[in-house]
Amino acid sequence: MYAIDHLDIPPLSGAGGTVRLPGSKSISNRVLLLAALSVGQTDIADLLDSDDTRVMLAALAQLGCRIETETPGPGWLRVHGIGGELPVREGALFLGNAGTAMRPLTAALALLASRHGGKFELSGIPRMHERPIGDLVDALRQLGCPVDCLGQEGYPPLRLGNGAAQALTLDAPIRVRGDVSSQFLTALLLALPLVAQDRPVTIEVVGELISKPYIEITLNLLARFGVPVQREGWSRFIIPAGSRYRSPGQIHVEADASSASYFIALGAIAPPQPGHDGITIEGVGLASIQGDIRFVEAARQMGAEISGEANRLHIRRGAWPLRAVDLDCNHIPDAAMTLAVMALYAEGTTTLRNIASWRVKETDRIAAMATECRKLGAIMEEGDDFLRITPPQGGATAPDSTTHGWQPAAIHTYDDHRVAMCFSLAAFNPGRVRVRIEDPKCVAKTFPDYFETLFDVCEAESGAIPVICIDGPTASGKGTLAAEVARQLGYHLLDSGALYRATALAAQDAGVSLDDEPALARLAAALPLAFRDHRIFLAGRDITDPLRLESTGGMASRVSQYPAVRSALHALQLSFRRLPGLVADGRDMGTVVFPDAPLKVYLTASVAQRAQRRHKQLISKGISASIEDLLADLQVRDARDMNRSTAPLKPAEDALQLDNSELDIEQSVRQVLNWWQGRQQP
Ligand SMILES: Nc1ncnc2c1ncn2[C@@H]1O[C@H](COP(=O)(O)OP(=O)(O)O)[C@@H](O)[C@H]1O
Ligand SMILES: Nc1ccn([C@@H]2O[C@H](COP(=O)(O)OP(=O)(O)O)[C@@H](O)[C@H]2O)c(=O)n1
Repeated sequence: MYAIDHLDIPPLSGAGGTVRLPGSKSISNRVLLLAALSVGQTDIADLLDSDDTRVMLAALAQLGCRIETETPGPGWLRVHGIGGELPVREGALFLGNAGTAMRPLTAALALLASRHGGKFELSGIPRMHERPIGDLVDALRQLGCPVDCLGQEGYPPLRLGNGAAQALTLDAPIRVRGDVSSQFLTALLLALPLVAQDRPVTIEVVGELISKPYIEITLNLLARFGVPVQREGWSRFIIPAGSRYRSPGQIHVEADASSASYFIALGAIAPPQPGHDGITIEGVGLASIQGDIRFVEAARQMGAEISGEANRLHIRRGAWPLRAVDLDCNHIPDAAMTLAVMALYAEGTTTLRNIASWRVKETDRIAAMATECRKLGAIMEEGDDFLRITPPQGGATAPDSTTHGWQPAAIHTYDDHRVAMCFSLAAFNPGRVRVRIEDPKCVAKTFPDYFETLFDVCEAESGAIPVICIDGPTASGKGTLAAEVARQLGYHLLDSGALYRATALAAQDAGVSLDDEPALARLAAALPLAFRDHRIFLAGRDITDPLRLESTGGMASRVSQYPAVRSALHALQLSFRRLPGLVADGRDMGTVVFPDAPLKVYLTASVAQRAQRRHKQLISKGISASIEDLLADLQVRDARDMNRSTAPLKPAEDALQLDNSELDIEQSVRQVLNWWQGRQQP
């Protein structure tokens, strides 16, 4: 996950390959609640691991439900159901911004508290307290459940129950509005089987029900857990008498169809790559029970070529530019946001209709999409329940100087995962302008590794992937600075010295002399290196610690003099230049390996400072060393690095020099990040 302030996505040029997506949020949280309310234990596979499911898991654990992770195996979770009982009678549950936890838990706990005598307080982050829940509260009050709104009437935080058991009014149909959010109906459908033992319970929907596909998911899962609800059209639902949740034993969560929308759109937008035949999505397909799978039809209408099987989809670019559409999106409320970004690549104006529910989601999504698309240069018109998108001038075609209307933009994401995910697709803009995604970690709500998954299948021209080079003499702090700058930008890291060190260790292992240039070069050209969990392996052996030894550094310094070794490691170093960017530290990053890097820093510190730093570093690792020896060794290495014939250590002509003798680490990092900021497009 990119836990950074903003992520700059360079212009993307193509995409191809296979992605596996995380489990569906809607299915995950429903399955968790049903498993918790059931009799018996349920083993759940492929549950989504995200903010929303973590909120639900924590709440269920707080209510006394036992949950075992990685059981019965990796990727599984075992929930021991409380079987409609209430082992914990009181509690305050914090539910963050998870609507899929707030609504169903409100209904279930209101009923359980009334039945058994309990009292619960449910709250969330400030945005959650602005998301209406009054229609559900009204329905629960009709039933005789004590429900208090602790802030504004009709909004969380809520108090459910008053500690005493209540008689519930179950004979009359329970009326609930269906035209604001289908989550209220889902909440009642999930909760009412808990009190439908003696008689059937009827729910009547007032108003035209929106987001029907989500109700289909609910009904489908209720049936899996032993409660077959009968429905009359979309206005009456009857929960049979004698209902009791029973665990199905095992259940698989299918991949999230809303998350799939970004990769379907990717396949439709991105130029194909040699060696790849479009984008393949695993884990969700044409047999999905999720309503958002119908995004496939909308994407086809816009021009995508999509084929698929039960559990897999395959997408290729078809019509280009995409075709503008005029669509009622009520059946795909979440995925339809992705259409708004696809519309930026269409010929003509696209209208997305019947999307009023966007206004009460994680943020006011109609306003958010309009504001952010405008930043990119699109002409936007918004109404209470529609959005109209006219692409930036020049649209999907390569720009010429007169028709290029795309603007570089910093996309504000409103703590809304879907805004962040769908705007990443704007990075294919033909204007090749930069797209900055602010607060990219908000994707954690449903897809923590979204950007990593995206970058895995996307291509950019090598020159478009930014590299920051940090070269300088030994112990000047290059490694430390490079690692922190990379972390803060979300970039990859190349510690090129480690490759020379690994070559030296490989030579030692193979008994190759450090004077044998051809043999060393052969070793360097085929280094069996692997990087896993911040550790480095050479032919399967963990060399992370031996790599850092001073003696290894000394050997590396000798090995690195040989032109044949340097050229053998060249291609490997270039392969680190991957999306979204790279910070590379070494001696010749700016002069030889990445001469086109947009920022080169030459880092120095006085030799006395460097010797002292190295001394401190070694002592802190429990390795004894004398400053005098280190100083002498450092000077020998500096001389060897600076005077060798190939790629000698020297500042690149366009390098910025940073002497950090008097700067601490944080100040050095800030200086480099400021320089980087200054190199960005406006
Ligand atoms: N600006 C700085 N001020 C003080 N100490 C630093 C600074 N930069 C790095 N160090 C410390 O100096 C030591 C050597 O840094 P390192 O990054 O390993 O250098 P290099 O990669 O250039 O050999 C480390 O212990 C590091 O914490
Ligand atoms: N790009 C690079 C990186 C390292 N090297 C050599 O490899 C050795 C080990 O690199 P390093 O960066 O890990 O070493 P220190 O700076 O920590 O001593 C250095 O002494 C350099 O001689 C190089 O020649 N070119």
